[in-house]
Amino acid sequence: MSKIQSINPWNGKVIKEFAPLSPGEIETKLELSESTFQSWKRIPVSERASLIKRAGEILRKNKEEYARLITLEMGKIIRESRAEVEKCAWACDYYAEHAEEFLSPERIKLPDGKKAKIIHQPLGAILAVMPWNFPFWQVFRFAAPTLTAGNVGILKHASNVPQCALAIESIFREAGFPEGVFQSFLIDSKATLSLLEDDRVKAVSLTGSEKAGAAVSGSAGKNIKKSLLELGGSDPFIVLADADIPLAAETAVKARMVNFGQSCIAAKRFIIEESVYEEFLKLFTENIIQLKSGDPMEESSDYACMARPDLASELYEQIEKSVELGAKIHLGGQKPIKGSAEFIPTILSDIPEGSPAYSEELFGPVATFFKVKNATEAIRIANATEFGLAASIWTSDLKKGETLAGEIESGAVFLNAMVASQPALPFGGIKKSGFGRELGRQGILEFVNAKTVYLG
Ligand SMILES: O=CCCCC(=O)O
Repeated sequence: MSKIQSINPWNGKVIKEFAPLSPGEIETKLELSESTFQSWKRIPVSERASLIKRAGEILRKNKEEYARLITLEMGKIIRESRAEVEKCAWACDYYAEHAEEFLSPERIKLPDGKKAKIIHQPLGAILAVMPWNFPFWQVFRFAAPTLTAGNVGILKHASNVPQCALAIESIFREAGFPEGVFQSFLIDSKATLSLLEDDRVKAVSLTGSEKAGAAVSGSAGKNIKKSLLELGGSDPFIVLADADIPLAAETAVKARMVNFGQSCIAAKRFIIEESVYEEFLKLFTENIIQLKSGDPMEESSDYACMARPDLASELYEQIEKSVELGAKIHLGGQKPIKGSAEFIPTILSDIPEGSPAYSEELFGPVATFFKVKNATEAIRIANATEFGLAASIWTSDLKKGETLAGEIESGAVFLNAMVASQPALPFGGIKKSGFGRELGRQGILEFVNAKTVYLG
């Protein structure tokens, strides 16, 4: 089996290589998972909450070390990596504080005067298949609620971030979690699918592509196991004529350029009412041009590179095909150098229906612009996608904003703000963006058995 490589995308250098786990090693780890669960599920929630709190403290203590690792393995700028580690600690604090309340029994009074309650019990080993774009955050978003609920976690991380995977495992160990509560499995996708055939694995949470989601959820379904899918997005950013245009344009650039555009909830399609289209596009363009590119470890860099050269090539192909079909390049549009992960931020307009820029997710720094006559047309274009993750609407009329929010087909809508996840807000999509919710109370209840106990 080929080695799992940790490669610095900024300079293409191989940093480390790891041998994937052998079948025997996988078996040993699964056994540990199973035996640990039997004791872990009996630990009081308050004790599990103290351990997750401790994990948050370790994240903060070693923030710089973890941030450098993130930047080294997937190329995001160091400031963003630090923010990512802090956000993980925030999620740990949040569940440390709220897990007991969220998991406490729900009492039900029946119409005949009898009583029942719903108790929330952990399921066992939950497989987490996680992506490289937020190599710490995606894992903690899963692990903080799931482990605190009394499950044990098995992480199959993206193969380009093995050092992050191992660092996360060591955080749980250092925090005092019993050995086996959280394990990183360095394995390929074939071995991942086999895990779902194993009775000791009870459910799966996947964040990643539609293709990976369909394969994993298909296998989970075949084995009658629950899956939670958090897939792609092509989030609209709608700006109506009555919005604060300079603020919307400034925020729009942040929303598109976050993580160098490699985020499911990055704003991807800018749908602008015609009377403010030119003004908005001009400000957006000026704000993008001002950003400074450079080494991701440099404090002064605003962006660096994509996570892998093949991702840069794929993104360029989407632009190329869209332009062939009639899309116009307003900014950027250059072909990346072969073998390089660097990419020039690009703005496309006049996007024809049927082109990749119209219907596919553009997972990188490419903004697509749509001019619309009014809010009704804005909603039509916003919903003209297979995805349904989130959306941002800008208007000074909040009542109108709320009404429009109800019309958007997505898991979340943010008014006069960019879409951003936070521990207290349920996170997830509809349509081809997936199903299930992470974070908030919903997030911790995804992987529990809500058991009805009739009390009479
Ligand atoms: O690709 C998905 C990114 C989610 C980022 C977040 O939760 O903020």
